[in-house]
Amino acid sequence: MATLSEAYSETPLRLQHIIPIDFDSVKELPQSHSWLQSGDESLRRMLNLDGDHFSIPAIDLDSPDAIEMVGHACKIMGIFQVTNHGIPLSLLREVESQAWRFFLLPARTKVKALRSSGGATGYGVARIAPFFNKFMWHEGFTMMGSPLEHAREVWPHGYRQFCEVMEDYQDKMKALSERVLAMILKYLGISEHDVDWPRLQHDACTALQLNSYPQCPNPGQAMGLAPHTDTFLLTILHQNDSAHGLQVHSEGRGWVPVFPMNGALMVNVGDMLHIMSNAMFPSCVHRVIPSENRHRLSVAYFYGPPTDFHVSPVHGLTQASGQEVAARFRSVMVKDYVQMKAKNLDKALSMIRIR
Ligand SMILES: C=C1C[C@]23C[C@H]1CC[C@H]2[C@@]12CCC[C@@](C)(C(=O)O1)[C@H]2[C@@H]3C(=O)O
Ligand SMILES: O=C(O)CCC(=O)C(=O)O
Ligand SMILES: [Fe+2]
Repeated sequence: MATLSEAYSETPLRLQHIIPIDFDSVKELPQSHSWLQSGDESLRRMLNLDGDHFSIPAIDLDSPDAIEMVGHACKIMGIFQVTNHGIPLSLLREVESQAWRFFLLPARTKVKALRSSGGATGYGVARIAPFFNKFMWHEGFTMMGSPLEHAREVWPHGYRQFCEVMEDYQDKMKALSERVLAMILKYLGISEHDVDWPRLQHDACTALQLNSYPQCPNPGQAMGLAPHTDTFLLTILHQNDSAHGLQVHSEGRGWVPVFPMNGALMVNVGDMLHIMSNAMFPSCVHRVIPSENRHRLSVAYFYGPPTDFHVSPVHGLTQASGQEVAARFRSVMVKDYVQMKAKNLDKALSMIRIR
């Protein structure tokens, strides 16, 4: 079976779409990073920084109503927060501190872990960069399993702790993803047998992404992470408590800021769950706006099915209550969808939509 990295190697990137700017050396926002066209105030207006924030429902995973609440939140916005998630606060702090340890290195050291042109792991700008004509105020570090190879390039002797923490975090995130996914399947009335649950868990495609958004000299004109939906089933996001910046797009309200709740984790629906739910769950569109006085850090874990798994609207849903409901997407293999997304970004979904 092909690995997730192999799926991405079909879409190699040019160096300019891998190497982040040296944030320490710039004192003003360069033109290349300014998303505001001269005379165009739209970005500023869109930012809605002082607008009212929308509170994303927080769900206690141990509560007896958790399944209903999770399902409802998936339907309404495709995003929710969870508490009593079982991830020790101490582990969240350790992941943060290892992430800081990496991002606070000088640019010349970080590039030692640079993602290769056809690679999927390591240091670099966001994979969606080639789709935009401006650069994002962002740098990331992507892992799929052990980060040993890249960590050793950066810290020939001090790599061990980074690896231990990141591996431990991925193990625990995998278990949490499976717990939440099992609740979602239950809500949808899908039996674990319908989706070959043991295989899904055994060969799941997963990735861990550390995101850094340094302090930005002109945040009103910059974009931390451009609007996107996540590709896989679920994303579990940890944000450091103090730094705002994540916004989700809501049909009625436009861009609404999402404030992190201490110790809670944010969960959002990705494209593949959108497909499996036959569009009952929106895959939430989100973006990040940088800040002038805070360096923001976030840690995103992506959970998806095996690369050779066929994603399609689940049978039970297209047959709801004895009535045929038309499937809105054709079946697509995970690795093909990953490649479609890498080549077409937000057009990928419409390529498999049937009505
Ligand atoms: C496993 C994944 C999921 C990826 C691609 C690959 C590694 C890094 C992930 C992100 C992280 C930053 C936003 C995003 C949109 C990006 O540019 O890189 C994500 C993308 C996706 O959800 O498609
Ligand atoms: O930094 C954030 O809050 C969001 C990160 C994100 O959307 C991603 O990694 O896909
Ligand atoms: Fe995302």
